[in-house]
Amino acid sequence: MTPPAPCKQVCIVYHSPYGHTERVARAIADGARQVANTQVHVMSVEHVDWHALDHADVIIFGSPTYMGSVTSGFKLFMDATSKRWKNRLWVGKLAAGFANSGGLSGDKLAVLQQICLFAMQHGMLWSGIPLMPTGHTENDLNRLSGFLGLMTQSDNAPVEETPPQGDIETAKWFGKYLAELI
Ligand SMILES: Cc1cc2nc3c(=O)[nH]c(=O)nc-3n(C[C@H](O)[C@H](O)[C@H](O)COP(=O)(O)O)c2cc1C
Repeated sequence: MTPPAPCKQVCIVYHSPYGHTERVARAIADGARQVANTQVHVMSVEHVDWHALDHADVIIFGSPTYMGSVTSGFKLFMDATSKRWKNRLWVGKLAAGFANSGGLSGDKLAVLQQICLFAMQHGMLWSGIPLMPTGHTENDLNRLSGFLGLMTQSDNAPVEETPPQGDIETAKWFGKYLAELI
């Protein structure tokens, strides 16, 4: 009898001072959990599960956009991975990114580019989001037309209200897609 296939490990690591990026992270996790034989670990950069990251098949990195960049909290996490970079621990793992901002553009692309470059430094394999926009309303999938990674936008309002449903559904789609890819 062949032994059961090992569980696929999905890690999502994010920074979220006000909770909107965390809501996106949890929607990505919900999507990934739809795929059979998948274990999902969701963690803030303030409570990193390094063991889970080191054993992940895919790591999905997310940050709010601050001054057209990742937050200082997310950058601290990036810098804290330098020993893993030196020891080439994450080479060959799948990587993907998501960025939230207040503005419709908000310069999220710069955040995704930073995260992608960070993943390349680690020798990871980058996946974008190959989902065609269904339109540009708040209920549409990929309404912000990001392809390097997942783009979401939140207003200055409670987490239950924003980002809008289309962004949350896009996040679920992305999580499921990545879990199926590994
Ligand atoms: C210091 C600071 C800088 C920000 N810079 C930008 C920015 O450059 N572009 C933008 O669209 N939103 C900007 N915002 C809005 C944040 O991106 C937005 O509030 C954040 O994504 C919400 O995520 P969170 O609830 O997970 O913290 C900024 C907010 C703060 C506090």
